[in-house]
Amino acid sequence: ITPAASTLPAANGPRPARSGTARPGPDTPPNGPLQPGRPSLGGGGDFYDVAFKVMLVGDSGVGKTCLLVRFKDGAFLAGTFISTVGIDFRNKVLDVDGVKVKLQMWDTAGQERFRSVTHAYYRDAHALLLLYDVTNKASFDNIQAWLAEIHEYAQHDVVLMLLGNKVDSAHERVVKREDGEKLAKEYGLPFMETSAKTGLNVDLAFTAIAKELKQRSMKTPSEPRFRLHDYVKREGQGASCCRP
Ligand SMILES: Nc1nc2c(ncn2[C@@H]2O[C@H](COP(=O)(O)OP(=O)(O)OP(=O)(O)O)[C@@H](O)[C@H]2O)c(=O)[nH]1
Ligand SMILES: [Mg+2]
Repeated sequence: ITPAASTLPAANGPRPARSGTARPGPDTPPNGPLQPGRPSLGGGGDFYDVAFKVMLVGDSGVGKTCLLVRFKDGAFLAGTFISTVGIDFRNKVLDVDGVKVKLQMWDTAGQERFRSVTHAYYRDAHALLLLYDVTNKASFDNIQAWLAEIHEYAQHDVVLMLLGNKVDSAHERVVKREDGEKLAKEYGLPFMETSAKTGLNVDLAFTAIAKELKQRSMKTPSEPRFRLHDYVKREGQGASCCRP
């Protein structure tokens, strides 16, 4: 596991690897010029062609940190809930159709008292995963407030996906899949249900984001346009079956 950065990067922690290029302005593509990959200097295992910043947001306790750890390390953090302080980060390099895509994943604190810290990071995010917990109605009801916040602080063309997490907890479920689908449709968002515990749709969520960002940035006319909505609809697994 990457040493947990429970420091506040706002103060002294690492910032995403921006290569001295300006922030997206009126005449740069929104969401930024491509960040060049790191030269292959051996070791480190951190080579990539393009890098993007993905931020996880949503109420405290919905499972943002667990989703990230599941994706990064393939493990589930069971046991005591350790609420994130400020903001935390993890990197992972994915191979997307032969292109090394580095995702810099920023894990925000859901707690209200850290809101001003996380606000500062929205602007740099290329993609946002907005989570609620299917066993917690309040976290679902708060999605609209999160969307308002995203609207206020994030780039207007940020890639956004809604995730209903903890679908392994079938008995405690209080938010129906259809409710999530309806909300997502209302706001035009791609949507999936996930479980950080079983891993359901976790890799898919991040891969879909990586594919979308890679496609947006590389503009290879020969490739058919990647459609995020269709992709997650087609590839997403249902939570209904099998696992206890
Ligand atoms: N059953 C189940 N429990 C989960 C799942 N994901 C997270 N949890 C549990 O939910 C609690 C909160 O998870 P975290 O990932 O720490 O929540 P968070 O969204 O990061 O919370 P903050 O850091 O406070 O914003 C922990 O006790 C986890 O074990 C899941 O998919 N299924
Ligand atoms: Mg957390």
